[in-house]
Amino acid sequence: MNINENGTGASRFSGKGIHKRFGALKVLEDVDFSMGLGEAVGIVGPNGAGKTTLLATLAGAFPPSAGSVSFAGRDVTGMTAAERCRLGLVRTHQVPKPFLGMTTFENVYVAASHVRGASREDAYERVVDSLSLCGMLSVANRRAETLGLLDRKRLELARALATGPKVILLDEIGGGLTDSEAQELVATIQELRRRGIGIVWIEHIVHVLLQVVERLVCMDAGRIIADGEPNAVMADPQVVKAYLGGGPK
Ligand SMILES: Nc1ncnc2c1ncn2[C@@H]1O[C@H](COP(=O)(O)OP(=O)(O)OP(=O)(O)O)[C@@H](O)[C@H]1O
Repeated sequence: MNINENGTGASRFSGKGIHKRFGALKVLEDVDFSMGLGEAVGIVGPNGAGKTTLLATLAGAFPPSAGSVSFAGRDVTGMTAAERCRLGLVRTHQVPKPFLGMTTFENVYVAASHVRGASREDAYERVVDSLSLCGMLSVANRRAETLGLLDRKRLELARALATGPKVILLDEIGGGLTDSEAQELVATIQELRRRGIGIVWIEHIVHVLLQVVERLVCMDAGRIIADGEPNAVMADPQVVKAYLGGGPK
């Protein structure tokens, strides 16, 4: 199912007919996903539904068993995650993966230097902008291993931002945070949106997610079971049954 076909291929990010198997385990079955590059889309669904696997497949962490991925008018199915990143498609991880032994600044600088053709000055400016936007200038010289969970999550975001993305894929970036910490991240992600960066965000904290996204996709058992306006998706009887654990009243 693909309900969002507006716009040309050059301004869209799509996965078509995506299947993913791990050995005998079928994790994704014929998933179609499509969004405009500046759109903000949330992904929800029960544990094990295949959300992270979809994100990882779209980002190029591993190839799909079948299907194709296109980004900004190019077929990227055969490209690595690093190649996709250079085109403007970048992912953050559910469990932050900073380079330990390096400072916050150095971690973000590595990401900024990844941009093809970027001079040292460009990279430096990008790091400062990313750290500033993510509220991390005051911890720029701290080693990554000394950061608390909120700062590690911010660092994931700052590293992604420093690559100059068109679309950022966020995997449960709010997980484990207090409500007020999650609100700080929401403010940052809203600023990314104002800059025209597209967002795909997997998140279990739905009220946080709904402050940012204009469209919601619900997955269950490797398939998309609902896709559309967030409140309509949350009220969909299939979503209520699969995700919220209730039956229709
Ligand atoms: N590399 C892998 N090898 C084998 N099985 C995997 C692998 N990655 C994921 N799976 C399995 O695929 C299924 C879907 O996992 P996935 O992490 O994509 O779900 P999810 O919807 O993101 O769940 P959660 O909300 O708990 O993070 C699970 O049964 C998981 O055990």
